[in-house]
Amino acid sequence: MEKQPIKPEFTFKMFEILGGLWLTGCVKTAAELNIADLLTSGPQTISFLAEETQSHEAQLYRVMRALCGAGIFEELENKTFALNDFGAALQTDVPGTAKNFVLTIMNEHFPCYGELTYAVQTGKVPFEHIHGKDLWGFYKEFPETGENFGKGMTGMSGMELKGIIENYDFKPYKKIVDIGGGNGVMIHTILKNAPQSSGIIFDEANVIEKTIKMIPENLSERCSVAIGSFFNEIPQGADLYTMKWILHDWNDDKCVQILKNCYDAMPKGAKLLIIDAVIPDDSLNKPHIAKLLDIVMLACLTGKERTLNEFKLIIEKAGLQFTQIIHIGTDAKSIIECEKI
Ligand SMILES: C[S@@+](CC[C@H](N)C(=O)[O-])C[C@H]1O[C@@H](n2cnc3c(N)ncnc32)[C@H](O)[C@@H]1O
Repeated sequence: MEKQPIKPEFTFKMFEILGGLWLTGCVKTAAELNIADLLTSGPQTISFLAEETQSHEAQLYRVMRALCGAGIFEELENKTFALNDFGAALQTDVPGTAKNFVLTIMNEHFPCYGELTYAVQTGKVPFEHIHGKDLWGFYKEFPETGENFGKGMTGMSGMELKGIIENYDFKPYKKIVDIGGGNGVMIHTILKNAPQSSGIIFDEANVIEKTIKMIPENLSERCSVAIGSFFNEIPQGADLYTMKWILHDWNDDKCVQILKNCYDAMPKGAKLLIIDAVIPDDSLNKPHIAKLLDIVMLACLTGKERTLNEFKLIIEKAGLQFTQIIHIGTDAKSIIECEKI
């Protein structure tokens, strides 16, 4: 059979796709060398940046030029560089920073993206094949890497916290439990907007030891922590439960187990908000960020990104009632509201 001739522009398109990988390498270097932080006080020459980061000037210039070509930082006259909004997303310890998540993806996750064929042909998880343990076990064994992952989650929450607060009224709820709440940034934001509510951040011990230190002083009366596994028992008796970026980490059976434990903890009439990306059911051929985030799940975890119908199946299996989906102005997340009736 004759093969289809290749059009040169599509050879070039493939070349551009690979460019995404090369560019991501440059983003990692900018994150590791704290370039964004060095530019916060104003534009700097490449020789200043090279000196401050103990780098070779000519090599660093090539990385910076490639980044500026993608809109990350701005190149001015005489090899001088300035911070712009895109580059600012790599600053250290600023709400909404992508820096830590970049380092997560480009360090411990990175080799897994070269092993997707292993996932596809064995149905197993490349991360476990490469590192010899699952992601959560890895973070327990390497606490500094785990701490960076936690900061990564906190930073990336910047994509959606405003949309969550603006599109869901948390004020009527007295007690809110955030399941797998990580370092707590979502509960902090919710409690600031719902002054009569109290909140509990529930996660594993290695995470909570950092979380407890991060509770803002003005919330210390209303925000507390609880340690445990959502596969065992979830704190009981709240009128609202939330879980953001949790179910996509796990396969359907594990999700049903987590949701059944939610069901057991919830009083009748209590609500559960599943906050995850949702792939539109009719999105054939259309790009959606969740279709790419799904590749992180394929490479690193047993989970997957789901369509609304797929969410409804696991919700029903756990005995909960789907009530509504709320779009929050970004494809990165939607709120799926469920109720125990
Ligand atoms: C992808 S992160 C999301 C964190 C946070 N909800 C957010 O959106 O930024 C998943 C969280 O689940 C927690 N986790 C993993 N296994 C858990 C378990 N068995 N019980 C409770 N929490 C768990 C992790 O420690 C981590 O904080």
